[in-house]
Amino acid sequence: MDLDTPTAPAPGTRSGRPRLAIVLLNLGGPDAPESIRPFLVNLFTDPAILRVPGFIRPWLGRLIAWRRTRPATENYAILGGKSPLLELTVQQGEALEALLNADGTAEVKCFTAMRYWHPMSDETAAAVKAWGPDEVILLPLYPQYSTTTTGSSALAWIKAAARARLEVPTTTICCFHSHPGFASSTAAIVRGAWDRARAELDPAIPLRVLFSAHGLPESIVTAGDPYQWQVEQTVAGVVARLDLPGLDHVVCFQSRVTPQKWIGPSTEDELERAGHDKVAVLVVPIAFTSEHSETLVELDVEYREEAEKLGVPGYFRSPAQNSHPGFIGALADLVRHGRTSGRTLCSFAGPRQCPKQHKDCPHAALVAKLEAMPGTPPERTARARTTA
Ligand SMILES: C=CC1=C(C)c2cc3[nH]c(cc4nc(cc5[nH]c(cc1n2)c(C)c5CCC(=O)O)C(CCC(=O)O)=C4C)c(C)c3C=C
Ligand SMILES: [Fe+2]
Ligand SMILES: [Fe+2]
Repeated sequence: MDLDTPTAPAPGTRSGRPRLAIVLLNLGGPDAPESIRPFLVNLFTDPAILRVPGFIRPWLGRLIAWRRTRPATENYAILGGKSPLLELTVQQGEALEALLNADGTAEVKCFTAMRYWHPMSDETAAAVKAWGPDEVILLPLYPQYSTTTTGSSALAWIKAAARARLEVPTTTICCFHSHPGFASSTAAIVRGAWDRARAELDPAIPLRVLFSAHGLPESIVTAGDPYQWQVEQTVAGVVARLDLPGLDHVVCFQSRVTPQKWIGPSTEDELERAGHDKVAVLVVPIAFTSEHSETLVELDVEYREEAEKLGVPGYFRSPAQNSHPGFIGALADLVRHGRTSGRTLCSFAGPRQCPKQHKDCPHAALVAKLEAMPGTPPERTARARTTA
């Protein structure tokens, strides 16, 4: 055997490059009609979603889930009784893995950790541990940070990783609301939809863009959740790249599922206004990066019917990002940035992005934790404040 000639590692052995596990964080959805109820129970008993005292939550959460089961079952029936979310997330992971492996700087494998249905964090943490990574990146598929989505998923992951004794340096990407690659790829998708809509529509009819994001109870935003502010940042970034001067557009919020007051204006109110103004609408889902029940049913079926009833003279919908190459490129860029940042928590641009009134920004929690540590020198917290 020639000892001077390097040999390729045998299949199944280490490549010599560090192993990087990317954990895609997503919401999850039922995989069969019988999983709709337990999926909803998981969702409504999450303390990040149902903010009532702990002793009431299991009861109230189950009651709300029970009441929601029928409408949710009707919605998922239109999609064949299940959510397409896992399949689409796995496709995004495969595309991202291929792109990053081509860099040659790490051996990359993507995993999926869903918050409310399988594969959930415990299963995924065990799989990640079995693979033996040197580094982990947590990458949410939510562009905007909310305590109810990325915050809840990251917390579930931290607990599951501890249970699995997965002790590997981990970087969490908290948000990418205004990442230039994300904004440009979204603008390219929206521009395509705009051009198709304009080609179909009578030139005399004006077209308004409704950027429709998943809503949140107003109390969660008032408490400090940065989501609404981040949604507005995304819309500004996308509009700036659309190259449509004077574009008539609005940010609105869909999918209200509880009786509390939710942030507005609601997408339904905006449809009513469009009917009144006699303008056609292009609805753009802006807070979630794959197709799911709320785009395929709520937007494509329910709101379309509503728009017709309200006399809206045209109804069009822009697709979600899914595995659009520009979007996957943006995800790859976020991972590269996270790896070299040396941070455990990292926004798309490194330091904290949210103005300080949004105190549920996870970077604020990091500073609070440092401040609470006995004997932390004041200059350390001051530094964390500026760089967190
Ligand atoms: C109080 C309830 C809810 C809050 C707050 C909430 C926040 C939130 N959700 C998403 C994205 C998705 N939610 C999805 C489904 C879904 N969400 C809720 C409730 C709240 N969401 C329910 C009850 C459901 C189940 C479906 C239904 O009953 O209609 C999904 C879809 C999953 C799928 O179809 O596969 C997504 C995506 C965001 C971005 C968000 C806050 C920022
Ligand atoms: Fe939701
Ligand atoms: Fe933030």
